[in-house]
Amino acid sequence: MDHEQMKERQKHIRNFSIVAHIDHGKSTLADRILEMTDTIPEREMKNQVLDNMDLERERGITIKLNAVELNYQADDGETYIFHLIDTPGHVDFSYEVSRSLAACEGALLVVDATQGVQAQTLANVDLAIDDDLEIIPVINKIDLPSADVDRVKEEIEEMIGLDASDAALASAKTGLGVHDILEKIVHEIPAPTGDLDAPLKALIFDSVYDNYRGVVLNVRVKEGTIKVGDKIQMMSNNKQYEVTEVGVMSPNAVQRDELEAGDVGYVAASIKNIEETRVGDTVTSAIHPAKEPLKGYRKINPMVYSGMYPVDNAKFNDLREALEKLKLNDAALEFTPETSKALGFGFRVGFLGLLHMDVVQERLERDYDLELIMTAPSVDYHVELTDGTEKVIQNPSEMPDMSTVKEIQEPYVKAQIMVPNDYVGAVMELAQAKRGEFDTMEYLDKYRVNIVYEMPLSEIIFDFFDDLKSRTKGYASLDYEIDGYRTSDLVKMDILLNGDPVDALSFIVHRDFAYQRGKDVVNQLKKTIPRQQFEIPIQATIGNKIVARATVKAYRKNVLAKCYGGDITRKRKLLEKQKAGKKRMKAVGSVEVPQEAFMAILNMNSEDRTGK
Ligand SMILES: Nc1nc2c(ncn2[C@@H]2O[C@H](COP(=O)(O)OP(=O)(O)OP(=O)(O)O)[C@@H](O)[C@H]2O)c(=O)[nH]1
Repeated sequence: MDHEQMKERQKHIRNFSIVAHIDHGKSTLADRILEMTDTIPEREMKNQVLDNMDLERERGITIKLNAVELNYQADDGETYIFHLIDTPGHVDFSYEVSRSLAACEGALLVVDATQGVQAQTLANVDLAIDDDLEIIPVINKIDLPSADVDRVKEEIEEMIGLDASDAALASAKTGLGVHDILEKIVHEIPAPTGDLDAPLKALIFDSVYDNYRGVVLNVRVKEGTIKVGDKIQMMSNNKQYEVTEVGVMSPNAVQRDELEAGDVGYVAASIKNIEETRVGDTVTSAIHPAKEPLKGYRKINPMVYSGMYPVDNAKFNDLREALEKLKLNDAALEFTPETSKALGFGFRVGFLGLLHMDVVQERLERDYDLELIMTAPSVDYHVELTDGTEKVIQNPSEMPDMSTVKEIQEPYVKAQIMVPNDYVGAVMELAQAKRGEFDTMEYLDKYRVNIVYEMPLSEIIFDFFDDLKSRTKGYASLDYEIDGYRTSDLVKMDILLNGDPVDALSFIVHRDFAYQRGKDVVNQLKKTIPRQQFEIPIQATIGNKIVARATVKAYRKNVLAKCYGGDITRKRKLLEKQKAGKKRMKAVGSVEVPQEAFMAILNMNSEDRTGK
């Protein structure tokens, strides 16, 4: 392609993302767009192509970002090249949203016509506004009888400050209004403007590991061009490689000769060492390097930590390798080796939230065939000792002896809860039970309020969101951001099995809730630890003081005795069940402890914990 053709092509590129609150129809709209641009023939259309991890499809949530190139023949007769970059909608993943947005010039803001603007609509659109993207409001699900377009327009104008008079009205489900959206993308989102002749600058916004090609980078080329054979260099560490392949996803990988300023695509360069590439880094030419890197991303810090141990200790290195590979396209994942007296060698792994933790665990088990024991999640605590030293504690068992502790600070969040008027009481009651301090309340319109609470992060990460949903019949939406550390009256609770403290079961709790929580955990452990040949006392202690106790009685009968010897299928089933259960057992001293026991603190129902 000559220079003029390249310039002409650049004018026809449109890079955009779709941002939305979870379930407002982002993936469905993406599917419809792929279908209507013939990127995927209808008969091959599997629902939600962009959600290409099985896990995502099963859970119906978008986690990873994906970029797809499609061609759109517009009403003006010209063909446009669209790069659609998917973004996740769940509160745990807003960081990934900002990564996708950095590769775009515009965004579709999808709002469900029956639900209106929700907490993550605001959070995500704010990111898009910060990045100066052109935003096209789309009011979706207008096919539903309860759609209230006028109200949603009003909310978009009042709560977001965008002109919604000309918003696209659509049903991603039926395809109604989608053509209008495609035309708006052409006319309202600006073409990229990067200089084609400047030294290469490409932003890495994602990467995956491929056994044959090594690390495959997903990039947005901002300036210059990149083609097979080029010598490239990472700007953060000056590591150099030779490009072996470039291409785009459409939606499967399609090789190209070249990617140029404005393009979104992938680059492979036989990069074997995973640690040498970093999402947010700038790729440049090794021959004519750019002077300055692109603005990267702000560093994201994990908020929740959990111990991760292979059931089979020999798999420690496999776990390390798997975590390294996952980290490639999951910049928020952090891990450091740790040892537990009870569980052996493993890692302390940092996550954005519980959903993130779940997803990582499932991917490790499914894609890497690892069996893991995870310990209960915890936040990080800032501890000041009486001698003036300061420590950050991510693992409750490492909390120093209380007699040496001057004060403990825990992370707090500002939680924004949007809810219909009728549920204000229910929300306040719940927030208060979780140590929330009321901050403000504001009426959004006739129907809904926005309530802001300051709360300890440790109370939010457990099951606040689920509790909130169930108390508000699913109507509440939640967003939160870290709001510093505060001193709290916290204590460390240890759990003893058969008289021995089990480090992996220790947790930190507010003093006022300690007795109740100790009792609940002990009862939960009693339910989850199976009977064994001997009696197992379970105790919860603070310092030397026992605050709760229970006992798992010894076996009375052999399980097989129940089978009357005759029914062979039943017997086999029982044995299989036992075997499956065993897989996730870990011998802690002389006691066999199942995976659920380590999560006991999460599995108690909320009534236990709110003290009702
Ligand atoms: N009636 C109707 N239902 C829709 C429409 N668009 C999406 N849905 C349904 O709404 C639900 C959520 O849609 P998704 O596309 O999965 O939502 P999402 O925003 O991608 O959600 P995440 O990927 O989890 O962030 C699905 O059950 C869709 O079938 C629409 O226009 N009309």
